[in-house]
Amino acid sequence: MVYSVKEIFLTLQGEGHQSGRVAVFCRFSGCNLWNGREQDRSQAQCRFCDTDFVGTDGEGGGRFAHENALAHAIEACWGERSGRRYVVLTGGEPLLQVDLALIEALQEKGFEVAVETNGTLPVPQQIDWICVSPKGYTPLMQCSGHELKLVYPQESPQMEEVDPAFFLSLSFQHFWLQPQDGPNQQHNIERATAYCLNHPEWKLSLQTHKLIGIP
Ligand SMILES: C[S@@+](CC[C@H](N)C(=O)[O-])C[C@H]1O[C@@H](n2cnc3c(N)ncnc32)[C@H](O)[C@@H]1O
Ligand SMILES: Nc1nc2[nH]cc(C(=O)O)c2c(=O)[nH]1
Ligand code: SF4
Ligand SMILES: [Mg+2]
Repeated sequence: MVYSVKEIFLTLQGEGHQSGRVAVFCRFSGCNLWNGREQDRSQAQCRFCDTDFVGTDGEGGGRFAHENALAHAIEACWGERSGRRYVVLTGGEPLLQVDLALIEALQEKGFEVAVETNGTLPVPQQIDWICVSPKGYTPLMQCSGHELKLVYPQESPQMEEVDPAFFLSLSFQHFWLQPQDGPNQQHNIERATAYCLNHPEWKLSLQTHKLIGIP
């Protein structure tokens, strides 16, 4: 399997339950809900993406011909740090490319393996930490996991506002609302805060890496 990776970088997880934890982020190229071209954003299934996942030209990115080559690059990025190694597989949509061979190669190197996914593809059960972030009412293939992180407020492609309550019957340990970043950021923070104040099942996830100016 050849893996196309936009970038590999070390940072602190900025979102959700593992927020504040040092991690290697491996951002895979490509997504099944948007092709990444600005001119096609308004017609895509997911229209608010804050990420460039096109190509392989980012820091540490490239095409990796074997799972061991990619695992080696991720290990090199972790460096000499002690403690439990942690890698977040993201994108783009990582599950277009992540396979059992890669997960096992990373776990053999002592990594706990997390995934950030839009939930439209099944997550291999060997993954250690599953974060699903639904996009509108796009049908979910992955209906369980450790955390569900809903960008809020959010319009479905049919232009109706997505109701967080729709997801509460799914089998997740944590339910997060993450204010949608973009031109209405302040308003969206207020909306998400108000929703959490009135619906105690939900917790607020701020994108803390953006607050402190790290990747
Ligand atoms: C760029 S996505 C990549 C992983 C996967 N494709 C997904 O959507 O979950 C990583 C995380 O950023 C969130 N995200 C994307 N655009 C955002 C925005 N404008 N504001 C807040 N969160 C955003 C996604 O919902 C997801 O939780
Ligand atoms: N620091 C940091 N934390 C993150 N958590 C999820 C991210 C993502 O883009 O998947 C992300 C990211 O891009 N940076
Ligand atoms: S599904 Fe994830 S990577 Fe794809 S466009 Fe939406 S937020 Fe971006
Ligand atoms: Mg991000």
